[in-house]
Order: sequence, then C-alpha cells, then structure tokens
Amino acid sequence: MLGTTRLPSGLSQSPTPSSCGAQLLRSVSNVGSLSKMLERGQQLPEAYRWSSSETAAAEDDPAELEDEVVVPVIDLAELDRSDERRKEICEEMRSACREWGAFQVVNHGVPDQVVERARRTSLDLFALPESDKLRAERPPGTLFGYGATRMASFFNRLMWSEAFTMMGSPHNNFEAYARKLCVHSEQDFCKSFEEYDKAMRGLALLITDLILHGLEASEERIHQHIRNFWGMIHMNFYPPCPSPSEAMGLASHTDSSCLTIMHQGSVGGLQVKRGDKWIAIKPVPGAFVIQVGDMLQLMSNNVFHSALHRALVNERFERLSLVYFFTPPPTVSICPIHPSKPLYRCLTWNEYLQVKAKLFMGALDHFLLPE
Ligand SMILES: C=C1C[C@]23C[C@H]1CC[C@H]2[C@@]12CCC[C@@](C)(C(=O)O1)[C@H]2[C@@H]3C(=O)O
Ligand SMILES: O=C(O)CCC(=O)C(=O)O
Ligand SMILES: [Fe+2]
Repeated sequence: MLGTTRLPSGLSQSPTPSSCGAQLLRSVSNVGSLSKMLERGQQLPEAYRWSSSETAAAEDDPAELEDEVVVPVIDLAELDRSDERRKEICEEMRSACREWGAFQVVNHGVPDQVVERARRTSLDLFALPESDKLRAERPPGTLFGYGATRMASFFNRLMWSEAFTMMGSPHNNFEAYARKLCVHSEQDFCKSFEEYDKAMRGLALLITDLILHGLEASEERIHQHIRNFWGMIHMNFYPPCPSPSEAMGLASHTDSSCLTIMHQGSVGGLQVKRGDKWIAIKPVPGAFVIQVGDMLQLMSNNVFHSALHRALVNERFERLSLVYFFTPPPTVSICPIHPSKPLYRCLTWNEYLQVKAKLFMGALDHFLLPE
C-alpha cells in the first residue's frame, strides 16, 4: 500500500539506520537542556516561564472545586451484555463527545501488562543519553522522531516536556527507530510497541464505531472506511519542574486526529477546557482518556467538538503520557458524514496537517464552506 499512496513529506520520513556509538556532529537543540538543568538543580529559566494567566487552572479558584465537574467515565464492561446496554453506552459517548469532546473509559479490555510494558519501554527511551535520542531527532516540519513537540514554533516560550512520535499500524517504523536509538534490545522495544499498537487499534476501532453509531452513521461503508485509518504512537515526557505554577508542560491545543486515546498513568496534569474554565482530567486507575480530534469534529459536521486541552507539570513527579492518534490515511478524502447541509468541504489528512502547520488553532475553520 505504501508504494501506491502518495505520502505527505512528514509521513514518508523513514529513519535511516545509524551505527550505535558514532559521534554526534549536530549541535544539541533546546530539548536536551531539560535534563541538564535538573542535574544542576537550577531554577526555572526565563525561556520556560509562562504568564500566570496562561497557566492558571480551575483549581486555583476554590469556587470551582465545589462544583466537582468531572469528565464522564464510561464503563465498557457490559458492552456485549445486551443491545440495550450497548445503546446506553453509545448514548453516553454521544453526550460526552458533544458536551466535553472527551471522556475516560474503564474496563476496556486492554490488559494492564500491555500498557505497563509500553510505558516502561517509553520511560527507558526518554532515559537514554541525550546524544542517543538526538540520533532520532524529528527533522523540522516532519512528524516522526524525538524532540520538542511539533506545535512549539507557535509559542515564544518553551514547554517543559520532550516528545517522541512513531508511525503505528499499518506501516509502523518501530524497528528503524529501535536501531536509530541504539536501545538495549531492539526485539523488546519492537515487541512492546507492536503489542500496544495492536491493542490501541482494536480499542480505537471499537470506540469510533460506537461513536459513529451515536451519530446514526451506521452504514457499512463508513465502518469499512474507518478500518483503513492509521495509528501513531506519541509519547510525552514531563520531568519534575522547579516552578510548576510558572511552567507549561504542553500548551493548549486540539488534536488533529480523528480520535485520540491517551494513557496518562497515575500522575495527573491533563486539563480540558469547558466554557472559559480549565478542568482537570483526574487519573482513574486503568483508564484511558479519549479525545475527539479535529477530523471527528469535521466528520460529525460539528455535532461533536474537538476538545481544547493542555498538560501542566508538577514539582515532585515525572510524568509520562502515552498517546495513540487514530488518523485518516494521508490521501483519502474525508467529508462530513451524510448531512443534508455540510458545514465543511472534504479534505485529506495530508492537506489538513499542512494547513494546521501554518494556522494552528484556526485550521479547521479554514475548511468551513461559505454560508
Ligand atoms: C498525528 C499527529 C498529531 C500531531 C501531529 C502528528 C504527530 C504529533 C501530534 C502532536 C502531539 C502534541 C500536540 C500536537 C498539536 C503537536 O504539535 O504534535 C499534535 C499534532 C496535531 O494533533 O496536530
Ligand atoms: O500529556 C498529556 O496529558 C496531554 C498530551 C496531549 O495532549 C498530546 O500529546 O496531544
Ligand atoms: Fe493533545
């Protein structure tokens, strides 16, 4: 399939093998400076300092705590018990996607060991010497590899995080990255991400199917369409931060994906915007956070909305979020699903990423049809 599909420049990035132990000639980019600063026990450097209005959370306002607003937690345990239960779950998802653009799922059937193995492998990856990680540095303007997060160029402050992205199924590049990074065992590295990718793909298909049913888009054609979607594995690492209230782990954004599945582990930090307030998505043991991405907003013709979210950091604990982006294939046309009055024109994921790289927050509006 790869041979017949025209890929966007970012998606065609396939790393060339590099010999482990070779000298790194490139200058070290700012992503490497996080761990060095921590070794020196420095204070938060100026470049990482965000204004208090940018980092303020709903929890800073005691009135908010009384409301106890929480993103819905949906239990999938009894999905197959009866048609009624399945319908209820579809309805819960529909309302969460409309009101929040996000929810959590529990009893999703993904074994703990699969998640734990992938988290351990991710942490090992971030713990590699900076020079090893930089062998896999993401080339500017592309999607895959190690470095500061892609949207960093839109902000004049640095974020307190490092990230790593790999292509998942159906064209995963785990092996090439294992080789580039000089990981301890290429086999373990690949196995743990292959397992995780497979589990995430299953869950993404299941949840997207349920959400589309909630949209009354149950035709076979649409479900077949989703089966061709691609996966991407993206990890964010947030070291403990000397002055968390002034720092930003990951700045406010929406995901371009169709659906995002995120495992945030036991250390919280993720927040979602509701109205003009930031609400924390508290870690629930074993749960995955599900977010509506821009592509699902478009496909739903604005019935659902992609959630604006961000990640804050803390002083005591390091934090890893393991993210799976479920996205359309790069050159396939994506349209609002059977509305009599489409709000958006059809687009390809390739096209969308190019516009997002230029406009960032305004990207989806760019595809709105004139009234
Ligand atoms: C599959 C995706 C989705 C990407 C691009 C590509 C790989 C990296 C993803 C993120 C992850 C962090 C936020 C974001 C906004 C960013 O800068 O990089 C995301 C972006 C998007 O959702 O547009
Ligand atoms: O780490 C988090 O909680 C958020 C991660 C995220 O939003 C992303 O990678 O797109
Ligand atoms: Fe995100």
